[in-house]
Amino acid sequence: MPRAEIPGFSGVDPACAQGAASTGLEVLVGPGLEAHAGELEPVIRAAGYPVRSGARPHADGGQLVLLGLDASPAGWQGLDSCPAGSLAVAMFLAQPRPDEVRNAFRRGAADVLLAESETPGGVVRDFLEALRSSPGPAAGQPAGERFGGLVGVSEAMTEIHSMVGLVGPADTTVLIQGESGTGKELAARAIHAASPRADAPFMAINCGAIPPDLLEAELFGHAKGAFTGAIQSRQGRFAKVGAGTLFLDEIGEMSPDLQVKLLRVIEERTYEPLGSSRSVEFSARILAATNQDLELAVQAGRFREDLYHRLNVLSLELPALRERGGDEILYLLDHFLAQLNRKHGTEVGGVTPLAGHLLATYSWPGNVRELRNLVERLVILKRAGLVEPADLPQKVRGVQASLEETGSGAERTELERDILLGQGRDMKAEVEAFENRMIMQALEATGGNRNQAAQLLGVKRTTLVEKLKKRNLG
Ligand SMILES: Nc1ncnc2c1ncn2[C@@H]1O[C@H](COP(=O)(O)OP(=O)(O)OP(=O)(O)O)[C@@H](O)[C@H]1O
Repeated sequence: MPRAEIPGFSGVDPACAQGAASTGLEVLVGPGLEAHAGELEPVIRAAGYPVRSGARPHADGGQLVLLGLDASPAGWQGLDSCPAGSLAVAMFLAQPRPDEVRNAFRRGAADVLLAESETPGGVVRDFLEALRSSPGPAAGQPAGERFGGLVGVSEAMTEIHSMVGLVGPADTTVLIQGESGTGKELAARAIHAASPRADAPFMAINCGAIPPDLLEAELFGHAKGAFTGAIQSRQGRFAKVGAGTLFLDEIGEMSPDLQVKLLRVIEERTYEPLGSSRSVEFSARILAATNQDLELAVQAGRFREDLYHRLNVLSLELPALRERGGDEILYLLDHFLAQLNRKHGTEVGGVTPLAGHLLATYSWPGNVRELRNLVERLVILKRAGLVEPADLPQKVRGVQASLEETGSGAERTELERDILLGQGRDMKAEVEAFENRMIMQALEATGGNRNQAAQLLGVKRTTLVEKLKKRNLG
């Protein structure tokens, strides 16, 4: 099936796809495809889906909305207004440019199809067939939502999506590693959702946030009189989670004593509640996460090697946000803007090119959590319009903010000199960053018109376009 290729995206995610296919959602032959409705409707019906044609999807979702993207704006507008809870699938009716494909994904398409001929029926038939046979969890998810909300379009995240699809059904322990805020809990939830245990509970417990004694009682439960104050018996998480998934966050913080006990539970699949000699069957799946280097902790004697190997049967390493590239940051930014505008009833439309550039090049030490928190702050404070550089915190504006805020004259020159004399210099990177700033300012000043921006900068349009492409600024 012809499917649009963009680096780091391999097509509709199984979670969305399976959700649509397994529940037999209605397919809407939507905006931009009016002229093809006669050809598409029988194809869709033959694939086993109820079908309807029209420009307006159901406001409450529950549809797979096919949109036609060509020179006319109808399909693009349809993509923008596709309601949450529907799966938007965009079809280019003529060969698209790569930036148009990327744009379609950014604007919420769950997949993009290429109908190179005048007859898109075959492409739609192949797509619906692939949808039926795609693996993954059943879930009617909003357009653009991937793997239980673990969204991303970078190569690294596409790999994570495939891994989730693979390890989900495997029913082994999985160790999820990554810096704080990279989405480890979300990945654990996605694995659970992709597993045969999806209908049973998912429970998360932060091993670093609870003192060791309490953690033991919390996990194992206790019998009446097990310790002072245990006036009645109480079930622990091992029991409450049943045949579901228990997510042990910050496993590196678990005390050595408890590590021994946990290893026994995993190996023998039984445990005794505190103060009881009654053996209880343990039937849950364990997923664990850490933001420490657990191998180092093993070498340092802080973490048991046998437990490490038991947990690490399969592993998932979530990359830091700064390693995923500017495109991913901007994609997540759009995703959170849409999500948080909905939550707060606000209408922040996006960011200016320069603000986008600053966000895309900031280092995000708090990873996706930091980005989400910032977007939430921005929508609450701004309420509508476009986010400008001045709306961003100083740490994101970086050198530019320091220069702006230092005023003019000698003071400013001194700061510039300090910056220039700073440590860890990399002339190429600095020249590039300086150029990038000029480019983004020129684009901002010309409302994104590349011809005019190139003129302003005194370079050829092709030079500008090449730099935009090479540096992912487009
Ligand atoms: N890929 C993603 N797509 C959408 N939201 C994400 C993504 N990754 C993280 N988030 C959001 O970022 C926040 C932090 O995610 P999460 O709690 O899963 O991170 P974590 O790695 O488990 O953090 P910690 O190590 O501090 O426990 C949550 O609000 C989560 O919804």
